[in-house]
Amino acid sequence: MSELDMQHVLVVDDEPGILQEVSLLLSASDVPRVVTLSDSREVLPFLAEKSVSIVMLDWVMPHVTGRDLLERITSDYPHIPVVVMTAMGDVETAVGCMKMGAFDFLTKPVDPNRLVSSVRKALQVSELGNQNRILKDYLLDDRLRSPEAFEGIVTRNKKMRGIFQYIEAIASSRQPVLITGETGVGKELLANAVHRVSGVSGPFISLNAAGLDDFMFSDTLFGHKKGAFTGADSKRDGLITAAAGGTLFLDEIGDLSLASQIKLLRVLQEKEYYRMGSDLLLKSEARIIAASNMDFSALRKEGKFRHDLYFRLCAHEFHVPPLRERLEDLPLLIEYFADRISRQLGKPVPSVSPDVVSSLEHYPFSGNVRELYNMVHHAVTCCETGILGSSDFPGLKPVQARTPVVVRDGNPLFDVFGKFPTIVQVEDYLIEEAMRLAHGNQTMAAEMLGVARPTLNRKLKEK
Ligand SMILES: Nc1ncnc2c1ncn2[C@@H]1O[C@H](COP(=O)(O)OP(=O)(O)OP(=O)(O)O)[C@@H](O)[C@H]1O
Repeated sequence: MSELDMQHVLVVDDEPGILQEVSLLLSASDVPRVVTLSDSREVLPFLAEKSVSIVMLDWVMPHVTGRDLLERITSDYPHIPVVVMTAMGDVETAVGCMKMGAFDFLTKPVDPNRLVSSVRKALQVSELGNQNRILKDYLLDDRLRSPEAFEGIVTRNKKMRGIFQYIEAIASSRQPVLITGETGVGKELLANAVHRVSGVSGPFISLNAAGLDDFMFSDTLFGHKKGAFTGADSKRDGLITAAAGGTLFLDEIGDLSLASQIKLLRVLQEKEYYRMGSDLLLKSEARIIAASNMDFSALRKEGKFRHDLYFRLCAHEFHVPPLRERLEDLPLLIEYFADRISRQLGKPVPSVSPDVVSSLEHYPFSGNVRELYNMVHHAVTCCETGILGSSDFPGLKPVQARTPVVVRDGNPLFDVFGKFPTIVQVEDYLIEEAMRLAHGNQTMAAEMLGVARPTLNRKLKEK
């Protein structure tokens, strides 16, 4: 179970009757892991030991008062929202609590609806705050916790590294993820990384919504009951059943019909669905990742995509940059694909002539990495000389390489950079490697690089 999922809702009151009432009410409203404490002296040790998402605090208590605890919590645990409960319904106490940093103020006897809605809001704020903190930590130290989840995604681009870190930051959340970007940029590959990082036990199931009418979409996603329609000779489970406990990846979501959008919205809101022809309500626990190469603000303005569905889907969202905006990835990808393809074809791995890279740098790549893969596949298949040159890439206008044509010739620099690197590229690489080997410890990395720590720190910020 993830770190965020393990967080407790702590209710503190010296009256056992109130503790029981609040605890029952919250449990009945699906608020998980409610812990109660009747002795206010145990609150700070509990906070020091356990992970707490929100605290519900009685104001008037023996030993340590609600006021004292509120002061300590807002100063030592500013990320934990505190909801104060008190019988003194006076305006002054309420204003005082809020000024001291309380998240909300409830008067006793507490109205059940008001209590549950306050706790839900506080939980949302707490989860957002948690994710922001995790994200900030990641952005500050540029380390990956699960590098193995990103194996097979070749990149040296800063924005792509940022996406890796974002994916790790949202790993513990079960909220939907929306991935946008042009066709072939690697959205499905990254969706798979989200799945792997999240460590869920179920499978990664992919459904491409392009060209599916509402009937086909519903049948594929939800399945059908025997006899639901002509030809439905037996019951069939949909992909949502197959994705139980795992991830459901919905590709080309921008193509979804309005009727299908309503059904998907229900799955996201209620986590419930019906098989076609059946009135048996089924539950879905699959995490949903959606992807599209369309512009959602345009689709929404034109009335082709529901606002409510969009807002449900984009609880977490990232945009994958097109290949032409991360040209530093070109040589690495060409080498990676050339290597993979030549092994598949049983051919010796060719070198890549720098003029190929220079020419490809001017190519528009409307099909992005997928298009590059196809071009390299063709080139490797046709190549007879052991060196991939511009002539192996039909349709590519040769651009004279600014660097002299250097054949790989066992030079290790080519293994790393795919071409003769610039000074900036070597520096970036050295810094990245030092940080990786030093496990993100800047002092150690600076020592390895032979520079002062502030110099390394400045360079990391400039990157
Ligand atoms: N950074 C990368 N490293 C290695 N392979 C990549 C990378 N990005 C994409 N690919 C490969 O390019 C192909 C296209 O990637 P993918 O299917 O993930 O793109 P997509 O954005 O989901 O495309 P579409 O919008 O058409 O569904 C796949 O074969 C994938 O393995």
